[in-house]
Amino acid sequence: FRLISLSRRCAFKGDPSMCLPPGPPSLPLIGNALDISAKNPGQSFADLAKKYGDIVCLHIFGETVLVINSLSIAKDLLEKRSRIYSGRPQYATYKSYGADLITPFLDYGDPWRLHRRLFNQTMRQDMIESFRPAQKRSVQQLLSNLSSSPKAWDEHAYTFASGAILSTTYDYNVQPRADPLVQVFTSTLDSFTFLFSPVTPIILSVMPFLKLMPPSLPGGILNAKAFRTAMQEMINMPFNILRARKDAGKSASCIATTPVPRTTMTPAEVDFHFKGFCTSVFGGGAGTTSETLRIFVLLMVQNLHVQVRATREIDAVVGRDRLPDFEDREAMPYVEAVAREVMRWQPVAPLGVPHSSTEDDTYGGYFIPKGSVIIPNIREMSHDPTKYPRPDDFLPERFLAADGTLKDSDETDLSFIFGFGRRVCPGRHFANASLWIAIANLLAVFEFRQPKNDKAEEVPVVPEWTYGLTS
Ligand code: HEM
Repeated sequence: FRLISLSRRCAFKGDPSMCLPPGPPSLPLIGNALDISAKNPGQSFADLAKKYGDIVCLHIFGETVLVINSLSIAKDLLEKRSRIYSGRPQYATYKSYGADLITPFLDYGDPWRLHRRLFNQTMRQDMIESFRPAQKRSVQQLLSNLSSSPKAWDEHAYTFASGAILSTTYDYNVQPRADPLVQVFTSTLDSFTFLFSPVTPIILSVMPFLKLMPPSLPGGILNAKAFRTAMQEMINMPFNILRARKDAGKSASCIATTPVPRTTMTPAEVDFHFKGFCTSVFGGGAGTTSETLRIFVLLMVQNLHVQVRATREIDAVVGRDRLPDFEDREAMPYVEAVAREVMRWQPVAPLGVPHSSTEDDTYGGYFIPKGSVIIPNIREMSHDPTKYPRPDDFLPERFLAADGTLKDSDETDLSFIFGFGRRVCPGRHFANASLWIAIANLLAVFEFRQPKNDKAEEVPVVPEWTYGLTS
């Protein structure tokens, strides 16, 4: 019945003029599934945006999916009407893959409120200074790792991001290379971003047999039992390490020892969700931060002139006898502009995390049914040519005024990269600080160049993107 009623695009209660937003025609049962490329959904969404405009309505296996391509519409719905747009689509997949305790997947309700209170207690903007020692230690490790083995730069980026977060969350110091905890987290999170991309859970909920794919076969990444086991290890291993330290009489001061605020939930539920919260700090933060750093390296390799200008600014402010520190940030607008342009040029979560609507609504003459999945197309918003002329070019100076100071205007507000309304990323202040300190230090110490072939000629780097929850 739901499929039939949704296929009638103009059917809002008694008012036949109220239609769903525009979108491509859909096929019976599978709807628009074939309109989305599994390899590159971001490109499909961009093509649909060009054809259908700021809101595109799709039907994917019975779900109404609205892709929002305009920042102002995303703000109207997800921020101004956040009371009814702060849910998350609930797929059976989350429980069967053991991810029903992870903050981004929780629906709008008490467990999610507990997670957000814990985030507010531990990661508010005014607490961010307390994380600086861990972030600085991780940067020193990054610089030293890169000097000793530059070819493993992407592994070092991940170790940096994990190190800052594991130290803050579990008071755990990562080893420079092949850290056992980092390895467990890395292998699980690689599958995680694919399994929980905006589209995969919809496909898995209509084809649940895919969860049984034998792990050794192609598609084995979908095996739910294997993934659940990996999740359990990722959730419990840091707590076991903490407990062992406590048993040995060593104290720890970190997010995982934070007192839990009062709640009506049972102790078992609180324990379950507290572990989920801690895992979400790592899960939300490590991949996003390290992947943004990898995008930074790509852009530096392709834009040597940007490195030269940034280094000149760092030398002028910091000199050559010490490394950049957080206190130098305001005095280096160009480095700030580079960091912002990296995040704009390729937002690491290009489709955000889908929201869902909890009531029927109307917007701009369109009907938005309760339970719609709302995908904010952040990549499209960050490439809006009216705000960012020549959007595909890497131009840090777009964030600078004629006198070289940072512009402070609507155009330069990049907060949407971190999502919207009540579900906005709670790790954004932490991420922003980690990325800045890493970028400033990398620019101060290294020059990034294209690799050379046997004839010592530079070989142009051609990026290939992965597509999942992050890219
Ligand atoms: C460059 C770095 C990062 C980017 C671009 C980013 C982006 C995002 C986006 C787009 C969302 C979805 C917001 C929405 O639903 O509207 C999100 C959610 C989330 N992020 Fe981040 N994030 C980053 C770093 C971090 C860090 C460092 C942490 C943890 C320390 C973190 C933890 C989370 C969590 C827990 C959520 C789910 C919030 C909820 O559902 O209520 N993120 N992030």
